[in-house]
Amino acid sequence: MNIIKYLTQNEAIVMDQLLMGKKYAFSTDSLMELAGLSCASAIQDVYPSIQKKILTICGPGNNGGDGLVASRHLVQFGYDVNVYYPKKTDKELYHNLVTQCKHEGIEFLESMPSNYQLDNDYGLIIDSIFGYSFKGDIRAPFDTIIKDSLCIIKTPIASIDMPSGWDVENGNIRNLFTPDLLISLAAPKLGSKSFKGKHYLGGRFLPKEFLKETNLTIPKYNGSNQFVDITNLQI
Ligand SMILES: NC(=O)C1=CN([C@@H]2O[C@H](COP(=O)(O)OP(=O)(O)OC[C@H]3O[C@@H](n4cnc5c(N)ncnc54)[C@H](O)[C@@H]3O)[C@@H](O)[C@H]2O)[C@@H](O)CC1
Ligand SMILES: [K+]
Repeated sequence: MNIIKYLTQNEAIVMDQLLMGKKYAFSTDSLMELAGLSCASAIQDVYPSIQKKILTICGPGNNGGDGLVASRHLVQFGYDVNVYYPKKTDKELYHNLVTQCKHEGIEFLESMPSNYQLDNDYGLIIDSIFGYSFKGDIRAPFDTIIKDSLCIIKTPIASIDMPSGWDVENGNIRNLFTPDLLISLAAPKLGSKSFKGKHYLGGRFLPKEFLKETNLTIPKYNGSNQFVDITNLQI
């Protein structure tokens, strides 16, 4: 039985709006905190010891915010994390996340490291560039980051919610990189159906009534885990 429901782009957007509306009353900050914590926990589960640094590449939206939160938690878990955040969003939430990261000692890079540096100085790249709202051709500066770096390097990549640049519903139609690990949030998106690598689900925050109302089925999380491995659950 396929117990996983894959979301269209519109379903993902509508579900988020419902969660943050009057009825379910979540805030972006609280969902992002849980999403980011689940990503850090999943990464810790898959890569329990990384000798080199981690680089988180953040995009301008909430996917980038998840990356900032995950970075902060990963430092708490003992990892050494750098962040590259080329298009910073001028909103209080993002200013606060950057401040929080800086107080963890996270270094914010001024420019994208070379591919040589990515392969030699970093043990993992976290791709938090685009999530479910990505559409159209990839615009600068993320086009070169994705095509000239992420598609070339050998260092493993962990993507948050969607591999950046993949079509949210049709997958890797641009023939871009395939991450080593994908952490889908709340529920996987249709475009991840063709992904064959390690696939975790995070974002353990959907209320029971919400699942009933939306007819959404998600796998069972064990104990207090913030993630569930869904690699072998997909059809
Ligand atoms: N309920 C959930 O599932 C939650 C989702 N969250 C995260 O929020 C994400 C969605 O966030 P957003 O709606 O802010 O959107 P995204 O973070 O997916 O991306 C939107 C940003 O990317 C830009 N963009 C879109 N297409 C582009 C292109 N072709 N070239 C260049 N830039 C482009 C947009 O202008 C916008 O600034 C999810 O994927 C997930 O990571 C969490 O933060 C909270 C809870
Ligand atoms: K991503």
